[in-house]
Amino acid sequence: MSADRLTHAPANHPPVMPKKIGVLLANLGTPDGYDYWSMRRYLSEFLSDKRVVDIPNWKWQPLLQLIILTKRPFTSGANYKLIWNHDKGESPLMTFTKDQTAAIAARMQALYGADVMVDFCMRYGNPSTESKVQAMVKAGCEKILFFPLYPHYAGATSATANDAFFAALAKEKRQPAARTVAEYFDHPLYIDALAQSVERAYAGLANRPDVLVASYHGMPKRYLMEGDPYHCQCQKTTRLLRERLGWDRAAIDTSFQSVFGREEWLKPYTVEHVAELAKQGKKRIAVIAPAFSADCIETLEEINGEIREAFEHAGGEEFTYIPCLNDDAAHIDALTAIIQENLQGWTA
Ligand SMILES: C=CC1=C(C)c2cc3[nH]c(cc4nc(cc5[nH]c(cc1n2)c(C)c5CCC(=O)O)C(CCC(=O)O)=C4C)c(C)c3C=C
Ligand SMILES: [Fe+2]
Ligand SMILES: [Fe+2]
Repeated sequence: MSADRLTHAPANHPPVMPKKIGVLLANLGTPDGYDYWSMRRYLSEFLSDKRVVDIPNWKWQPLLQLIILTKRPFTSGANYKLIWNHDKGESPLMTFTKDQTAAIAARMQALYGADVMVDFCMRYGNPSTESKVQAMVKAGCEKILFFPLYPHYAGATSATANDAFFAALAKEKRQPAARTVAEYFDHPLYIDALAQSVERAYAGLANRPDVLVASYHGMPKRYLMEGDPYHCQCQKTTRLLRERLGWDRAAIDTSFQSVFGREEWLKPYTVEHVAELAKQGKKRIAVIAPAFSADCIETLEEINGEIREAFEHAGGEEFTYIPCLNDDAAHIDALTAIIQENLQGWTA
């Protein structure tokens, strides 16, 4: 019998666990390895999600399975290899998500003791959302707060994470009460954590950058026209960050990265924008990536690799990448406050 199991139930009764609240953090997901098959499995699951690529299956699947997934696992795998956490045998997104989970679990333990358990899951790959919902229910969670770790709402991120959560709940005989945490891009503590990370990075530089580029993950422009608020929330994040820093408009701007496919995506494209800045004589720039709660392939390889190279190639001289908030204390403060706000009425 499990040590946590309550002992007053009769011997022939199914296990009765002490009542708990689960806080389930969720991020995008990442491949289990950078070899061809791990990459292919991950990319296939990710790019088959209709919230991410909304092309009808009859048109998209042949292209995806027969063309894209014969090449991209090699190129993306080589990029993952460059940034892989070889000590731990996992991708940086996995390491940072584990660190965030441990830091938030410690805060929750201090606030609520054993009544609240904290864990994380991924939308694609492992650990799956379903496996973690199952584990929480088994551990006695009668309420689950599901927290997609994306500051901005996007159908391709927050909504699909929630879809997976609801699908997992649909399989539970004893379904817990459930809440999801909304986007938090305008939460003062999140903006403050971003601002502190900029101030810290700038304090360590001999020369002040000419511009700070806030580079957000992109999406097809069509998604914006169809009503996805992501673009507007990104623009507002840049404004709130600028206001908190007390800077004028010229000191910070917004661009979008990671274009995929032939369709037009949100513009300006970061890779072109930084080259343009260099050509305009802005020789020193810093880049921050506010849409990512943790460093990942898109920041460590794309921004700090490809985008840096594009800037330098166009004549730029000093490129500073400001890391994601990861498990910074100010970030954990912000996430903890958001969780507490969303637990209201559930906790004493
Ligand atoms: C194909 C369309 C894609 C859309 C739309 C999209 C939106 C989107 N993604 C993130 C956050 C992350 N994306 C990451 C990787 C990644 N994204 C796409 C494609 C789309 N993303 C691909 C194909 C990949 C895989 C990497 C590659 O092959 O280039 C990651 C990193 C995962 C990691 O393991 O490090 C994150 C995080 C947001 C916020 C977003 C929407 C607005
Ligand atoms: Fe992405
Ligand atoms: Fe990318």
